[in-house]
Amino acid sequence: MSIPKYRIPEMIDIPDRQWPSKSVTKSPIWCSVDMRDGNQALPDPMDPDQKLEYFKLLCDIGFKHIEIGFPSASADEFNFFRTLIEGDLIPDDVFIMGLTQSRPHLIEKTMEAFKGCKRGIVHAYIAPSDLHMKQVFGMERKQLIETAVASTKQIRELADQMPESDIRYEFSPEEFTDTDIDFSVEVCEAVFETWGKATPEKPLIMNLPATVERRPPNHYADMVELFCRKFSQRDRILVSLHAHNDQGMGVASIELGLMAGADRVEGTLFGHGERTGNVDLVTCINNLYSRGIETGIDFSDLGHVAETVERLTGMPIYYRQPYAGTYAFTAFSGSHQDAINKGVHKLTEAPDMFGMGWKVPYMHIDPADLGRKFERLIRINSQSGKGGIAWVLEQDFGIGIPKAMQPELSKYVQGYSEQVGREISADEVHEVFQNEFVAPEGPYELVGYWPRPDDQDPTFIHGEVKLKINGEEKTIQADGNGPISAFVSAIRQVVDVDFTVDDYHEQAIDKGADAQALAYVPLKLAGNGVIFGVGEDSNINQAAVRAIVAGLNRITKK
Ligand SMILES: CC(=O)SCCNC(=O)CCNC(=O)[C@H](O)C(C)(C)COP(=O)(O)OP(=O)(O)OC[C@H]1O[C@@H](n2cnc3c(N)ncnc32)[C@H](O)[C@@H]1OP(=O)(O)O
Ligand SMILES: CC(C)C(=O)C(=O)O
Repeated sequence: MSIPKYRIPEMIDIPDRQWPSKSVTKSPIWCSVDMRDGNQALPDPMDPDQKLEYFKLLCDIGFKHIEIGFPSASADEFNFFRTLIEGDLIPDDVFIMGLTQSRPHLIEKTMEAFKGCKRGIVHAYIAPSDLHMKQVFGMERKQLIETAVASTKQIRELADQMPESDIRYEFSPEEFTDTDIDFSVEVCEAVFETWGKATPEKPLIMNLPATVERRPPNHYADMVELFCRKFSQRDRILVSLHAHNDQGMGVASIELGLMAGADRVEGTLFGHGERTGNVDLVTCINNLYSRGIETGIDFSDLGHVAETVERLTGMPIYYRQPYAGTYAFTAFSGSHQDAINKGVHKLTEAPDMFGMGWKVPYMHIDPADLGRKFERLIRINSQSGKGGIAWVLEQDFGIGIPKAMQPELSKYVQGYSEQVGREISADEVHEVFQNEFVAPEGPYELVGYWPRPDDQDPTFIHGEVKLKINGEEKTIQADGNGPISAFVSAIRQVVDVDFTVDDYHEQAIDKGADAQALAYVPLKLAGNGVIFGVGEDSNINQAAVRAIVAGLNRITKK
């Protein structure tokens, strides 16, 4: 009979499954396995100094369970335990954890590594799957149980000789998701009974690994729920999840596994680990954070965490990695930029929407909570729109372009972006703004403008303008009801453009005595159309007249 190479995994027999109607409402215990599962899968594993820095980072951001290595694997691994313990480098509330195969000489060495620690978790594993038993161990079920029990007994006896230390036990039926569930429970019950001293206060950790992601996440959840139901002393164990990411569903597996009743999650920052990696804890933790759950882990400076992990592992974080990727909070496309810009400005409107304070289109979490800056939210390329361009100028330069001017500016910025054929920086956007609107080339150059209030009526202005036209200086006088109207009347005597100035926007772009004023002046042309000019000065009237000259130069250019 021919059997297919691949097939749909068999459903788990749990017709009355409860987990789909549950939600995760509190944080699990987070356990970092970066320095073991993550490290064992690095092309260049970390050296002891790098591991020490990594350990400090994990402690600083709040991890309390940290697997720091596989002490029987090498002298470096063993010595790292000794360095931390003898150097008193472990915070009192942190459990260090070390992994061992269920083999006597490795356990012996492992227990030696823990000597003198305040709090430790000895983690033993063996795979009770038929696959492993047949292909790797050459064992029958009975023998496997005997091995797991013997290892547990050995660890128990050695732990009893260390009364000064709070030694806990973690057992992993490796390949849990490929193992007959009843057999997993049987092995775990035997281990539990042998350990003998688990209490609700000092529970034994039963870690249920999806060592290889062969099943969809709902199967994992089914198996976790079944395990929790079937295990005889549920209140004396912590049910722990350990997902890998072979099918890219590690985070989903964890979320569904938590719904199914797990208490603890093992994973790594940014998902380092064998093959496609362990589950990414940064994503799992921030997902819960984004739903208002207190996680106990501080990612308020995620940039620092990311930089440290990249440096120590030698592996870059993907641009689109959730939360930490360079582009995780970047919108390139115009409509997204526009909506984010508006959403952030209207955060306090409609406070009842979703019943929560943060509701911005295209952004499910406030980047500031992760130490990421608004200035970097919107990047400009040829797909960008006016909203995004306005946002960049506002965030990076405090320049608030009036809405009516945005389409015209956007046209120039897009033109520039197309011309250079790449994403352009905020500085370049500013440069386009300056070159096009503030200081465009043209025949007119303002030498000076002196508006003098009338002796009798100070609202009435006598203006004198010195203007160079194609390098030739002219002096013109005119009166008006205000400084701008006097200036316009003067200019009209020498400029061959029929224009009026309706209203204009002013903006102080800095606080304090040296405040710079910006004036955005629309010149309405007799032949229809509006051309904006922008002027900069410490005095608002001078800024406005500069804007008019800039506008006239732009008209001449067209
Ligand atoms: C899913 C995981 O990530 S598990 C963690 C994997 N991490 C590592 O392996 C990194 C550290 N490991 C090492 O440095 C080495 O493998 C050591 C030091 C632990 C052991 O080294 P060695 O004994 O020389 O080699 P190796 O690991 O290949 O041993 C394989 C033997 O252990 C047995 N074995 C493998 N896993 C287990 C286990 N969990 N419990 C009991 N025996 C096991 C195998 O069946 C095999 O037995 P055999 O020699 O009778 O065929
Ligand atoms: C040892 C166990 C927990 C493991 O790393 C795995 O199954 O992936």
